[in-house]
Amino acid sequence: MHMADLTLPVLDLSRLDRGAHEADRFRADLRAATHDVGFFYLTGTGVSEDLEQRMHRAARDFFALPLADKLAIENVNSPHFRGYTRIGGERTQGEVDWREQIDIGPEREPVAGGPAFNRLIGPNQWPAAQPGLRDVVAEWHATLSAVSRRLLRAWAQALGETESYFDDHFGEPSTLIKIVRYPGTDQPLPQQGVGAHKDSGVLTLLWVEPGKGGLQVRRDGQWVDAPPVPGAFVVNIGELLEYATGGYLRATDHRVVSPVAPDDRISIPFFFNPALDAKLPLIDLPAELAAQARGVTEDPSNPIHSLYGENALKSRLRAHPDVAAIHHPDLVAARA
Ligand SMILES: O=C(O)CCC(=O)C(=O)O
Ligand SMILES: [Fe+2]
Repeated sequence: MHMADLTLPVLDLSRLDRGAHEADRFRADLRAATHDVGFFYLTGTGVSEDLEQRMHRAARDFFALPLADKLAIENVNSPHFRGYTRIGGERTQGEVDWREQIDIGPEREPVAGGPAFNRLIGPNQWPAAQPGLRDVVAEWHATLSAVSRRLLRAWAQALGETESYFDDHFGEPSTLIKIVRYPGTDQPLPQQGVGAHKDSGVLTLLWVEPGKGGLQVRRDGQWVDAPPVPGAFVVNIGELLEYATGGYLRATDHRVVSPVAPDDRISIPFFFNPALDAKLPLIDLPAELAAQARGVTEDPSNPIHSLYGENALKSRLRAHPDVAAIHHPDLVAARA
């Protein structure tokens, strides 16, 4: 594919290493891309092809396990929404998503009491049948966390804050790695791989299996295709960054249309978000940027909370009603 045909901007992170002038221009482009579209391709991340291939292989190996091995770590075992979600086990906008996935967060001891969002804290479930998964995920986590921090420092400066703004307010990040497989379908109409949504946090770095389309991004009311670009991550911002910038930066709706059988598609979204109890203060934008802030998108069915834990809990309860019903009936009742 020709880069000029792409509907999203392409940004090269390695421009940050090419002197002060080039770094400034990168930051201005980053700001513009996330003000206008909210989605872009990121190249020059330094993530090695070798690591990408090992992560890709691990994802394929996981989904190729016998169903019983995957169900041994099903997310309904976990009050913390960790582990394997079977095909059709997840919802977006109340509709079933046609995908299977494993959700992996920070490895912690459960926390008793405190705010309800503390229930998201706890251990992961790892497949006994695939002992190598944990190490490659740890490497992926460390590498993508470093890329995320570089990007956030660039945004902070581009928004008139000190470079360490997000580092200072994030606390220990709540990361989430999803390893996802979208099975092909034979339906004549496009099927919902994952329904239209905005990500609930700050920043998402998405790795997509080479050659696999299906991701679509809403631009000016139209769905446009965002096919994978070799060596690039698809990056988007979430509701919390829109919120913290008074709508100057945009969280954008996106969805995945199912592949046509017998094809399928693997993707690995990495969500980089603040600690659950972190509250991102509103960024005091320079006047010329503040004048272009649109205000935060108001959706009564989807309130945005400035406390990240509230936002994360909202999206987990909504996406996994079965886990919610088994482990958190009190929260479900309180929200009904
Ligand atoms: O699989 C993809 O390409 C996107 C997935 C996504 O948007 C999500 O899980 O939030
Ligand atoms: Fe998403």
